[in-house]
Amino acid sequence: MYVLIAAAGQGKRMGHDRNKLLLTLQGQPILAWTLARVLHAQPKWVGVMAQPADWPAIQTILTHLAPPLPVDIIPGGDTRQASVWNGLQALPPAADTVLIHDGARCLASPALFHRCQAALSTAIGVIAAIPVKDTIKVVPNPPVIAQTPERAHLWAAQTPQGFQVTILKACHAQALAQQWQVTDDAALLERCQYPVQVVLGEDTNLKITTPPDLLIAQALLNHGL
Ligand SMILES: Nc1ccn([C@@H]2O[C@H](COP(=O)(O)OP(=O)(O)OP(=O)(O)O)[C@@H](O)[C@H]2O)c(=O)n1
Ligand SMILES: C[C@](O)(CO)[C@H](O)COP(=O)(O)O
Repeated sequence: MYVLIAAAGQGKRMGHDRNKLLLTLQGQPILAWTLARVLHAQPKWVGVMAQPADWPAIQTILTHLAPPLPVDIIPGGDTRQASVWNGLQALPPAADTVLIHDGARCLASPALFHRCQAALSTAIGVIAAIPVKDTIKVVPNPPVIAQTPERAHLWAAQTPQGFQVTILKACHAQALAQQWQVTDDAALLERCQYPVQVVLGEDTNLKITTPPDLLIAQALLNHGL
């Protein structure tokens, strides 16, 4: 298992003046929680895409975690997509598949990483995802609702997202050439007409994005989840 952790964001929606992944839950940085979950899955290698300003803090986290395997810090990009591109260039040549994970998803279980990795034995691309609970509205020109998709067909994408490396690299290269901008890696394979499958994710696998998410994550940790 080879894992790339996207940790190079600015956390604008969190409203802080620094990377939200350095905010703490139960006294530990969010990224430390994420790394602990990833390391529990016993990968062969981990890459962390991060902005240079955060490298010293991330190195401190790694020193405390003392991982029994190589963890490389990789320069992040201006977008999540660019950060993943940078991470792909740093992958060990032995990596035929890769799991891409948001550093902001610090509660994903090690079992979920294993489920996604196992699914890659028969799939080109997989994503953790859960059926949506709310009715979703399409509102291209607020406030008027244009469409209500069939809820039974809708799944909320999470991470890990796993891929065959050669295909993911080719799709990212096409995205650069075509100036595609996407919010998850699966969308690149979809645009390139490759099949991507869902793997049942976890209700607790939230992406810490806005301040209330910190309270939810804290409560889940307090309950041992
Ligand atoms: N240039 C970027 C932007 C985001 N990410 C990472 O991608 C994950 C999902 O992104 P998001 O939750 O949007 O984080 P931010 O971009 O930091 O949040 P915001 O959009 O509120 O600034 C996060 O772990 C974030 O660190 C990244 O590696 N490189
Ligand atoms: C990859 C992702 O977590 C799937 O839901 C999501 O698209 C990331 O979006 P963000 O705006 O970069 O947080």
